[in-house]
Amino acid sequence: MKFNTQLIHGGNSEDPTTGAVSTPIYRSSTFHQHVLGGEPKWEYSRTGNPTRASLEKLIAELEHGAAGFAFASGSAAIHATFSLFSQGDHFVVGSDVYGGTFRLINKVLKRFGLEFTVVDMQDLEAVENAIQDNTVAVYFETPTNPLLQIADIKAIADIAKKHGVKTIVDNTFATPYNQQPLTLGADIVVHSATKYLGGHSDVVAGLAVTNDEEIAEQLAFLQNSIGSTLGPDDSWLLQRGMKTLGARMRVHQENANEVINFLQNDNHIGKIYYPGLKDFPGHEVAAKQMRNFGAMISFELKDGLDAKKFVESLQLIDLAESLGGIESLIEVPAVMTHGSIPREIRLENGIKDELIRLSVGIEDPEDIIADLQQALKKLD
Ligand SMILES: Cc1ncc(COP(=O)(O)O)c(C=O)c1O
Ligand SMILES: N[C@@H](CCSC[C@H](N)C(=O)O)C(=O)O
Repeated sequence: MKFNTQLIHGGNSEDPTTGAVSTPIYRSSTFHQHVLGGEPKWEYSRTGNPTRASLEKLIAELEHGAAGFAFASGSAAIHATFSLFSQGDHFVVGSDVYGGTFRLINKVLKRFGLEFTVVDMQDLEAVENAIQDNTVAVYFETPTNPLLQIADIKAIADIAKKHGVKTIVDNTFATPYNQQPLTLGADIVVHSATKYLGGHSDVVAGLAVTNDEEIAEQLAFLQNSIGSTLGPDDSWLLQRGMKTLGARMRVHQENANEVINFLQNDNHIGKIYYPGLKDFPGHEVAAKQMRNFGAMISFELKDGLDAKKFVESLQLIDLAESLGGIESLIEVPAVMTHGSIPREIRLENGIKDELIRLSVGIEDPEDIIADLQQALKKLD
């Protein structure tokens, strides 16, 4: 089955009891057991729920994994994934990661004895040099949030394998439509499904997928033990959103191409961060490992122009945290999504105070561009 067909017919596409073509919402905390001490398929909804199972089967299929796991948020999926490891284990982690992941690592996981070395994942030599005797995994995003940096998944997974280390990729920005890390050698993929997968800014959810049966068994255990599972209503809503992922991504991409063209030709705009640009550092790797470059664009205004005035002047594009929804969203990472990273570290990693991040939606592109244009004019 090809990708778009899988989106629609994947998971449990037909309910076994009624034949319903849309997976029913099994809103039941527990399930009747016919035999005492038997091994019922369903026992308790934290352990397993048929609606959630359909979603989990679908994401496993889309990412070419053996098993998928749905969580109450992307952060919960990342937390459960790091919980596979133990005190004293060391990780090589990308320098540009979502601010909440930085916070989870520094304020939570370090307290439990996990150790981290932060590395620019674009530098393969630095990645290999950072691997120590106690390194257990390499963790990174590609494209990254918010600088859209590209890491070579296959090259990093090859280095990791050589050292007996696992590769974990946050595939939120690309989605399985544009990139499938497990097919490039990664062991685990995580998602903030709150973003493109859900696609409508109406659900907070996370997913983890692995192609390794042993990791799958451990993740199932951790999902049940930690208990940060996705409820049946949100599981249904997420799977409903995912059915149109391919259709949405095509429009997101067309619109992003038009917006990039506009930004490149507007004299208020300074540096643009977008892997689709031929002179962007990660362009060639992105072209090799991604179907297309996606619809996340970061940029700076020319020196002296007021980023705050610009984002507050927009009338159609929402000034809001999050991304990947049908509506265009804009934000200033230093103040919003990456505010939990101390300023000096943020600046060191290249996230300037004035950096603007735009998630291009699927509105008519003329309207998105007209809004950008009118807000930029206010800076004259
Ligand atoms: C790349 C990335 N990973 C993980 C997360 C965490 O996801 P969630 O907000 O669903 O917890 C986010 C955003 O929140 C993100 O942008
Ligand atoms: N205030 C939230 C930040 C949410 S950021 C959401 C998303 N990852 C994005 O990058 O837009 C927090 O403190 O967690």
